[in-house]
Amino acid sequence: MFPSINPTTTKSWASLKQHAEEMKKQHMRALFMENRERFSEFSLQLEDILFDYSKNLITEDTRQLLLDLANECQVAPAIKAMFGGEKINATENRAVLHVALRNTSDKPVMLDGRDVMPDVKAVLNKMDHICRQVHSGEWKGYTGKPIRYIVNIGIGGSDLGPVMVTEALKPYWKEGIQPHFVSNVDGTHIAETLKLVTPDETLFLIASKTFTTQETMTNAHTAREWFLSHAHDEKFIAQHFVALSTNEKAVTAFGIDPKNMFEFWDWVGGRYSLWSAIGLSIALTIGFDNFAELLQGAHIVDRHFTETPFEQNIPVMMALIGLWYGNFFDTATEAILPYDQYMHRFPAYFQQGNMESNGKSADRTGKPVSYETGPIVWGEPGTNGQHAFYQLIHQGTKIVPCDFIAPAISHNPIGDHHVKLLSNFFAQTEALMNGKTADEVRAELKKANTPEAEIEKLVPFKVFTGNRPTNSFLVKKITPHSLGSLIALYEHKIFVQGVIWNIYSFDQWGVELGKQLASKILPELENNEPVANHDASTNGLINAWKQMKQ
Ligand SMILES: O=P(O)(O)OC[C@H]1O[C@](O)(CO)[C@@H](O)[C@@H]1O
Repeated sequence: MFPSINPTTTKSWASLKQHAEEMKKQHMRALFMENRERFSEFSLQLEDILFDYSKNLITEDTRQLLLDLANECQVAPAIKAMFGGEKINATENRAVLHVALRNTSDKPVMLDGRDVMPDVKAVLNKMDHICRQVHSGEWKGYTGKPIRYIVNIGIGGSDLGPVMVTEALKPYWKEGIQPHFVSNVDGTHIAETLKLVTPDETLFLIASKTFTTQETMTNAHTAREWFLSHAHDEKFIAQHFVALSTNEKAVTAFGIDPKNMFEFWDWVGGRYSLWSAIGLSIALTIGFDNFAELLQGAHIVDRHFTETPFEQNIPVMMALIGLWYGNFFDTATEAILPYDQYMHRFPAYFQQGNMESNGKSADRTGKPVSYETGPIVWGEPGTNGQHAFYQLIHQGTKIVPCDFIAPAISHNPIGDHHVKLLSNFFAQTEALMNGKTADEVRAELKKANTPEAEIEKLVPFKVFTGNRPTNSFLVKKITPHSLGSLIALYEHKIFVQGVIWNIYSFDQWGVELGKQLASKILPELENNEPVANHDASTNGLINAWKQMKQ
């Protein structure tokens, strides 16, 4: 196991702290003017993905110090430990091997002295087989019709990945297949979904690593009852329900034949599981060959991550840039802004990826950390975000480091839509970096014949300080392959940051307390007796609800 190191005790941390004070006096505008080679010096390319991080408040010295930090915090041994199947998820005593799920090489991946690849390949073959059966019409519903609707019932990592990827890859959808996703325990979600499907043409995928999650099991039981109210015979369940899980006992107890279970393993974290059987809704929607391309794209990044020196390693540089602002500039949030409508769930996906992984305040020795850890991650697709929250990003008091992502080629080359979209993509990062000085504002107002007396009044409101950091990802086209790569880049960024922050990125104990209390409160809601055993606010709310619902 790689050692536990408090990053603030390293030499590089102290130097970075000092260096940050110097850098706060700098402006990126000047850095670009001083160094004509800045773009080529601070950008990296991997296959069809160009990563430009030159519009950050960094110099060569910053990069060097950040790389020193990665080395002092033992990032290289940590990467080795993850890929080597060590139990780096120590609070759950589990290995972290989602990288094995997309290991398209012929190299073994060892866990406890055993190669996991034969099991991984067996499940992939089973997924391939069901995809071919469904797409050819060989898999039939109980009235003999082929499957038209896929309904994935899952939540968190058993939902967000499949939703994000199927949406991002809509141009690759198989003709005649319509996916739906039900996650929320709010009855509205399943009710509205069931209105869109027919029982004899629907395949329900019950996606749950544990097969105990309240939301998923409640929705799964409702789907089962709805199905049986039409099919009237339990023997038809086998044609319409499959399970994606690690828990065979619970799957069998639910009434799903284990032969209809697509297995994965406890070494696959929920929010890293779209590469596993949890990806079956993706494979059924875009076809297994495209799913295999998604895996391949991710595998290329795994190789890049493990084989490339840190200064040319995209996920390592993404991690270091993020940490630079979070730890040395006190920024609290990061925005992910895809200029691609199909990628509209990408920010939400990595909101879970980041916040469930690195939203931690105990270090790996159990002590409270004395420094900031994971950022708040949010975002919306451009250009919608521009008309909603970019005002604050440009002129607010908070610095929000942003990732801009855009495809060079659109799947929908209609008229001049794409050049208009891209003109915004390029303009925003330029504006955020350069800003607009008071003199530029004055000159602009003068040119627009603004009366002299008005000009000085308006100047303070029209000034943009600029110097606001962005990364740009320009991707040739959003394909299964390039999307697989992009996702893996962000996954490894989270990993590197977790190592430097010396926290456990692969558990999620923070979601437990709310679950525990909800199960205590649930029986209290099943009668009309007033409650008095909580704090005054919770008692008051529950009792008010009991009155209101009558
Ligand atoms: O797949 P499961 O076991 O139903 O869990 C769903 C989600 O619940 C969590 O455990 C907590 O939100 C996530 O990590 C996970 O993705």
